[in-house]
Amino acid sequence: MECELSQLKVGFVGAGNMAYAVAEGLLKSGDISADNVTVSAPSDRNLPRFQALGARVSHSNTEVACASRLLFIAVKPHLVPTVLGQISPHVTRQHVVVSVAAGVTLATLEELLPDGVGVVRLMPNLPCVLQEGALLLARGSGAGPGVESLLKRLLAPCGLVEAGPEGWIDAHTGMSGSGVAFVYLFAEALADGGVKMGIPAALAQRIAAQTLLGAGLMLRDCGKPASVLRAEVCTPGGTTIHGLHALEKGGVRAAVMSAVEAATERARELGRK
Ligand SMILES: NC(=O)c1ccc[n+]([C@@H]2O[C@H](COP(=O)([O-])OP(=O)(O)OC[C@H]3O[C@@H](n4cnc5c(N)ncnc54)[C@H](OP(=O)(O)O)[C@@H]3O)[C@@H](O)[C@H]2O)c1
Ligand code: PRO
Repeated sequence: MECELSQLKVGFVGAGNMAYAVAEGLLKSGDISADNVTVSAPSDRNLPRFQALGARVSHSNTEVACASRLLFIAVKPHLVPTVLGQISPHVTRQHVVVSVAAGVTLATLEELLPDGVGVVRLMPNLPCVLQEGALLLARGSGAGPGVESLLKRLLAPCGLVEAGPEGWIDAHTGMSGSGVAFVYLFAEALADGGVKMGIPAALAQRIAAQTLLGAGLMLRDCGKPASVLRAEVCTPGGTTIHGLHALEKGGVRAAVMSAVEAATERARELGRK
């Protein structure tokens, strides 16, 4: 990956939500030029929005592999072997291949690509589309610390970008990739609670969204752990502790932990397929 960043050719195989979120972030970094980005997908369904970013589009995965040095694989996990089979003859040690596919291991990626190619697993989440994602990456033996620094720099506009050992990636998938949906379920339930208590549904949904946003921003920006913030909301003998008691009786804490565990296990299972 030895070239001026403004010259770096970036490819995306797969043009769905994750590819778009990552591509938009890369371009916001200001380091990558849109006309150096190429994207492939079998249909035209998702391609116009990449063209609107200034990227080139194609129906050929091999064309994207040949045209790029930093290559993102953003197809569903079961399609990874197929697309790597197609592009592998065109991938060289000058490429870095970054997969966002849930569960697909570094060992599998390395096995399906030529020897010595640098591979990285990257697990983003949906809020990357609003530059508020939580991304974790793990690199294979062919990708050095320079690749990690480069990706952290290029992906910074997508949100929080951290690196760790591969063993954390499936857990991050469960906790944060899938965790976003757990939070949406909580938001639905919070709004339903408001409706049950007489607030109109549309207003209850707006209040639930703002409640989650405010709580999330405080968690991120106030430097206090969740347990401390929670205690600050609880007036002794007041409303909140009564509500929390109902949640604890309902087993919410254990249910959330089990949800992360189940999603993590599913990521591991996808990786074994
Ligand atoms: N969604 C999330 O929250 C999330 C979070 C973290 C990681 N991920 C991972 O990100 C990956 C992509 O997920 P997504 O949500 O972005 O999926 P998606 O929106 O369904 O997009 C999948 C893309 O793959 C394309 N595709 C299908 N077959 C292909 C082929 N043979 N060659 C090239 N492209 C092909 C599709 O083409 P068309 O446009 O023609 O349909 C589509 O553009 C998955 O592996 C998932 O595990 C997702
Ligand atoms: N969405 C993908 C899935 O549900 C991966 C994490 C978020 O498999």
